[in-house]
Amino acid sequence: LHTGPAAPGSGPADRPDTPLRFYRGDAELRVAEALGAEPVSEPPDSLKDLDRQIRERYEEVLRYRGAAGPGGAHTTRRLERRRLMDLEPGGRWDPVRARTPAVHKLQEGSPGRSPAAAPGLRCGSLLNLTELRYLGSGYTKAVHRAELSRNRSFSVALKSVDFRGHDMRGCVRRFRSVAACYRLAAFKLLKEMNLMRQLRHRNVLTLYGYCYQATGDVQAVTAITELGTPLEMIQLLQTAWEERFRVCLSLVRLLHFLAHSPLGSVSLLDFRPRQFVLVGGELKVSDLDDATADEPPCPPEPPRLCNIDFPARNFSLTCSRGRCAGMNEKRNLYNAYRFFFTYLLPHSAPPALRPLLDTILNATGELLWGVDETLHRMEEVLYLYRTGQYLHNDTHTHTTAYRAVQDSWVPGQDYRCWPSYQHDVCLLSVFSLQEAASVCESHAHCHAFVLTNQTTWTGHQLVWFKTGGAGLSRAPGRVTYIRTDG
Ligand SMILES: Nc1ncnc2c1ncn2[C@@H]1O[C@H](COP(=O)(O)OP(=O)(O)OP(=O)(O)O)[C@@H](O)[C@H]1O
Repeated sequence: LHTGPAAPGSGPADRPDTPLRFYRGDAELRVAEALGAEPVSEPPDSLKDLDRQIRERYEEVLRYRGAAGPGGAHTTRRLERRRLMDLEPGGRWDPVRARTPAVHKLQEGSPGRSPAAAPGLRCGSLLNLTELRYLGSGYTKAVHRAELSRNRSFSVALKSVDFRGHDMRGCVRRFRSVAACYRLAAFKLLKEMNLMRQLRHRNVLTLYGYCYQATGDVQAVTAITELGTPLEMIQLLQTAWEERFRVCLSLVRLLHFLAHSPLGSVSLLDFRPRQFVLVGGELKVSDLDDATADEPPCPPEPPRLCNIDFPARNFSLTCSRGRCAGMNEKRNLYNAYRFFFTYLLPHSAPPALRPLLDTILNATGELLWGVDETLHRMEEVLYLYRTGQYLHNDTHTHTTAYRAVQDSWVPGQDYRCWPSYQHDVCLLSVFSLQEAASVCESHAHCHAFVLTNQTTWTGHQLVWFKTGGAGLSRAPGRVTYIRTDG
């Protein structure tokens, strides 16, 4: 009898302090520890199967290693080949038997010779880490946030194999080898690190560095990446349309990059929102271990159609030169439609932009366009929004007069509205003074508003809408408009 594996994403309180154990180097890892209190009665499966899985994963790590880095393809390959041989004197490096989980046994002081040729951070950077906090975990990895100090303190995310995660526990239960199971899981992390290095883009999380450290039987690996905020769909649904549009636009920019990436067209096979994080309002992909640049060969029998199957829809692509070309791009696009666009794009959009957004929604839902056209249409929406052209259809005539008071602010006198940038007040973004006046007229509680000099990512101005304009206080740079009709 044994209980199931810990559910991914369980709360901070019951998480083991995984990274700290590595950084302080005080861990003796045993099968019993990895499995917790679970008694296991069956004999272990043959390690041959595990060895095969490790070799397959290792091949994948190599496939996404690429040729970037100082010296270009030739030098990088030569260096890595030499390192492979260094690790296994007199023979070929063996991913199953070698002590390190990968070809790159690098420590502090070897910048540029990294698996990921990532900028500077290595194990030494983790010695003085503070404020280590559990952020989240999935089946394979646990993610913590921490403060590191170089010249000044900055926040990072630390990704490591989760010893209590679904993958490790399932593997250890089956094969009873913590070291080999760790190796299998670590190759997933290494693939991800290699992909982060190869796919440098503003919507792919940045890899700052990594650390290898011996602990017990395993050579533990930790990726040090840019810190984000896990994507909360419910929270996003409550934000302003402009912010939701930003998430969708960053996603389309990401998919455009992936379709034309240096590795070929890359598909994110696991596309759930939890694979993404937000960094300053922009969406970035954080989980790349399930990404693939492979497009399958076409079926041998006529009509040689390539099928893309989703739970509620199926699509067929025509075969091109023996391969299902375009499949990765289309799969990404439809996933973007079903996980993001349907929820985030249309609701509370400016009415004049609705027809354009509906066309985008329809075209991605039916896979009528490729990613180039989709990006073009999304950028067009951004242009119309940024330049205020979404207001041109606004035939509303203003009947209300306002008195402007320069450098002033209305304390209190707030009411709630939706979707406000702050939950207990009415704080919205507008393109112009006219738009602010229209909004105020459309709200029964509004009798004044304050223009601030704060802007959103599109350059729209943030405006506080108020129930009255009594008791003004001084606030340089702000302008209060008070309704003169009471
Ligand atoms: N850089 C980051 N900043 C903030 N949170 C992050 C970061 N990277 C990952 N996370 C959070 O940690 C969780 C687990 O990370 P990740 O998805 O890489 O693990 P995983 O084991 O591959 O998960 P899965 O089983 O879903 O594929 C994510 O769902 C995300 O919420």
